Amino acid sequence: MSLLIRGARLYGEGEPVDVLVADGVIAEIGSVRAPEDAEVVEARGQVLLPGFVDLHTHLREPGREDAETIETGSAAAALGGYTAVFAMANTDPVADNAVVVEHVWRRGRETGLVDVHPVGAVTVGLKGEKLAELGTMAKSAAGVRMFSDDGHCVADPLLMRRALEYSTALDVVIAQHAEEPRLTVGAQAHEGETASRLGYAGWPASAEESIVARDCLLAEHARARLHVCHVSTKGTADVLRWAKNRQSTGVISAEVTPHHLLLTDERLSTYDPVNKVNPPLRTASDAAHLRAALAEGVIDCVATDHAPHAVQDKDCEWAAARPGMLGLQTALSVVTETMVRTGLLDWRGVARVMSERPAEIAGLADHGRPIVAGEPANLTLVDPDAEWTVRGAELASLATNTPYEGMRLPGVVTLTLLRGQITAREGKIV
Ligand SMILES: NC(=O)N[C@@H](CC(=O)O)C(=O)O
Ligand SMILES: [Zn+2]
Ligand SMILES: [Zn+2]
Repeated sequence: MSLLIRGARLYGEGEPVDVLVADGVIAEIGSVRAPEDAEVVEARGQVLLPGFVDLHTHLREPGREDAETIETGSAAAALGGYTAVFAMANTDPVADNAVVVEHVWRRGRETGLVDVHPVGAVTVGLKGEKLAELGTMAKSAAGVRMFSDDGHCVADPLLMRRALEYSTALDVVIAQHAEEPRLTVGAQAHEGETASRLGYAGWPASAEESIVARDCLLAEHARARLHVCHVSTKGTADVLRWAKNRQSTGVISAEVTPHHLLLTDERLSTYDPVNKVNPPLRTASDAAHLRAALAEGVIDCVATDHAPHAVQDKDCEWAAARPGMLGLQTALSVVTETMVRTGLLDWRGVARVMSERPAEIAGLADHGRPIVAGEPANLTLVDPDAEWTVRGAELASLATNTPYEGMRLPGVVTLTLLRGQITAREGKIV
């Protein structure tokens, strides 16, 4: 079985070419005559990119299968152009041992729509008290490469230091949810004008920035690999720029979410908890600086922080609502809107921030690869000119908590291939 993608522009550059895929790899690129048995996809000049890699996804299985499952989350990922996702450890039970990470990994394989890589917890039960068995998870069948207590900060500096030191021997990454808990007690929104006006307790930028600065120094001294989750402030970008300039590159990496690139705390005046997220939506100035930092490479990549929540956890008063928003199916469009339409990134830049860098950070050998013959056919075809209107109820996720409801966004994923197999086509799972 082979597949011919006819007339695609690789990275949106140059003249359209044909890409023949056979046996899971890219067999030939150029002017290709379709083999007899080949399925043909007419790309009509659309943009062909390496399949996207999401370093930060919440799939909610095990424990909250009413909000999302590995199957529904995988479908959302494939429809969003992803070929690999990293499933965060804040499930119930927590993914802090080999049994749970192997379960998630196996369920991902059975579903087969996207490579699901479990993230292991840094501390037992995400409690921030004692280190989880990182080595056992790393050596399990799931081969865990990234550890995070996401949802919680590893706030104790001694514990964080130990985790970083331990991680070097395992050659894994520690991904930190940077939030100094003493500075965010009761916090509901970005500390600033909007929070004051609405009467919400503030989540100050310094709660993020102080942890990032601390962790960069801890990582540097431990010669460890630190990944900073969901960077949300200008100050954090400045700290990262400083830290990256001090030392050999590649030790510290960082991600920004699509929502922190596009949305601001001005949206909070509706009191709709769909806009509640951790870290909170910040100011327009923060968003502008985050876009610039992503274009510059100070922030390495885009990660969705896809956070599905059941209706009863979102459709309630602000303070009681869980933080988090859907992201997998809207990420490419938000990046197109904020980074491509603004001229900050070209499509090669999109390939870098959504596929190549995240694959490198996590050490994935078969994703984020160049589009050349012989490479695994993990590919995403994007119609850069098409637009669509987001409807939460039409997304593949079980939950519907998208902040983009009713928004018209550019950039449509028309085809996703995982090792040469079509996983999504024209908005449908295959
Ligand atoms: N981002 C969020 O607001 N929520 C995440 C946890 C997290 O990423 O910190 C969740 O698990 O729902
Ligand atoms: Zn987080
Ligand atoms: Zn998260």
